[in-house]
Amino acid sequence: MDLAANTLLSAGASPAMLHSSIESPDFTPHVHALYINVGTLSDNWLPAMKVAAELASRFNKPWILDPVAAGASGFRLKACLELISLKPSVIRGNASEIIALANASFGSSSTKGVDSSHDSTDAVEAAKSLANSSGAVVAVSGAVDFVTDGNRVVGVRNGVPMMQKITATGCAVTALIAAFAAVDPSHALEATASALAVFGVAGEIGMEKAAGPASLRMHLIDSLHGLDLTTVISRVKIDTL
Ligand SMILES: Nc1ncnc2c1ncn2[C@@H]1O[C@H](COP(=O)(O)OP(=O)(O)O)[C@@H](O)[C@H]1O
Ligand SMILES: Cc1ncsc1CCOP(=O)(O)O
Ligand SMILES: [Mg+2]
Repeated sequence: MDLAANTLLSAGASPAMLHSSIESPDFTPHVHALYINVGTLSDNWLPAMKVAAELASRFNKPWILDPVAAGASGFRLKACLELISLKPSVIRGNASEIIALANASFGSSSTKGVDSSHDSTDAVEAAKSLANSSGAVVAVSGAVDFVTDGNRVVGVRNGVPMMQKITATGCAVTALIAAFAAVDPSHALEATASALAVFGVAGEIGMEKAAGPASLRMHLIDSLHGLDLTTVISRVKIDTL
């Protein structure tokens, strides 16, 4: 939650983190996008997530899902599939998460928890399948980030490997996707690819000053805050595949 909120503030967005289904009806109608992250899922948080997702849909707000560790337990997989039935605009996960969702299976020997045990290229077909079955834009992060609506596939080649060594960089980039989707909800695929590229560029520039994961975390946020249009345009690597 810390890294996600600071990423959003650095990018010019205005995050608010909440868990209560009691306040969701007051809050959700006023947001520009809703982000649901199941990272530290508990049984009493899930109903509030569903209430918020239903409210977002009712008020035509884009809502974005990060299915953290979807394949690690039956509880998480079922929760994610139930949330996906509430029609997110975008789902962003790592390769293992997207494969687990597309196959609706958990506990395979290649799933170890919140970190991926697959390369993103292994999950492109799973992402297309999940996009087609859910109606969401699906992004798989990794060395190359892939984004698909089930038909088009876009590859984003920004970022540095050290980003995997900071917990919640995936959670943070999904938050940034929500902010970009808020700006133009009718172009969710473009918003998702742009957010992944911009976050990757911030990681690349941050890495020029970082000595390891802890300082990269700091420099990534600083770089995101300092990005200008010229730098972004000269550095983003987005290709249609
Ligand atoms: N090998 C890599 N090279 C460049 N960027 C990477 C690499 N691995 C992950 N990233 C970037 O790190 C961020 C988090 O992705 P990832 O580690 O796949 O998510 P998660 O934390 O959910 O497992 C994304 O912005 C992604 O592009
Ligand atoms: C370590 C951990 N445990 C539950 S959520 C979480 C963070 C996961 O973040 P990310 O998916 O961005 O690595
Ligand atoms: Mg993750």
